[in-house]
Amino acid sequence: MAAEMPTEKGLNFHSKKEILKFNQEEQVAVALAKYIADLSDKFVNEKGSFTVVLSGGTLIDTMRKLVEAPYKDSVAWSKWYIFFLDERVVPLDDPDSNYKLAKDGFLSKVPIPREHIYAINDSLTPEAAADDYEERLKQSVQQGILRKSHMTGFAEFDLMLLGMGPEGHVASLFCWHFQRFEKERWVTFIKESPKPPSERITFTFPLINSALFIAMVVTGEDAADAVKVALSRPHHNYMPLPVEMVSPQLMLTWFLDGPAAHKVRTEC
Ligand SMILES: O=C(O)[C@H](O)[C@@H](O)[C@H](O)[C@H](O)COP(=O)(O)O
Repeated sequence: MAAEMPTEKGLNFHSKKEILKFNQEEQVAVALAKYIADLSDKFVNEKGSFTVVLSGGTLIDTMRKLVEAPYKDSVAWSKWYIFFLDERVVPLDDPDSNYKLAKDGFLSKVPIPREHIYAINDSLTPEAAADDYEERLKQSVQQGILRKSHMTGFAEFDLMLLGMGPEGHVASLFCWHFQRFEKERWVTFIKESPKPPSERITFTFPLINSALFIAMVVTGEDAADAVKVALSRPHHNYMPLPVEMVSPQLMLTWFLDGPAAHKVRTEC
């Protein structure tokens, strides 16, 4: 199913979309682990590395099967590079840090080289942390760790793993905040995030949509209304929810459990 998207810069792909619905969250976790491991194999075989972007929230827990057999020993972890889609501007050992969440639930359990993990500089202000992270992404392009997309001019990540808030936000791009309309920057900041903590940095939509594959991993009843809007209404002239602006270069795959998907018509 092709998603018709607005034609603004960075939002103009007609990416393919697939919607995978499972009754139980446990089944989402099983399918997500296989999906990630298969993409890792594909990219490592094709180009010798796999660049992955993580979100915060429940995503890390939903990735739990990836650190179990058979993947723990079969995935080429040494070829992985990890980036953060958004990050709370707090110390890296703070309970609110997405880095800490990812480290405790995932990164500490697999042998990804430490120098392949791009945490934010937690000693900076939000403005400076966003500048710093953007600069490090651009350096990674120069070093050949990330490719620059010929299509977009932005870094081209292999896989981004996204969650969605109950009102349809992704990353730290919220409905009534201007950051969602950023067209030039790769990384920006927000100081009044409606979801605490208030100070964050975040990838912008042009950078998000420069990814080759995006998995939208949404579980739980709280998300059901936004999932229904995102997957049921046609894309016309209206103000989309942030989640509706997600359109990677190749494929958007929704992973939904029963409670998150129950308001979506079955033919979607
Ligand atoms: O740091 C963050 O807050 C996130 O990156 C954010 O965008 C998250 O992915 C969604 O809010 C979904 O969170 P849940 O999975 O907890 O609902």
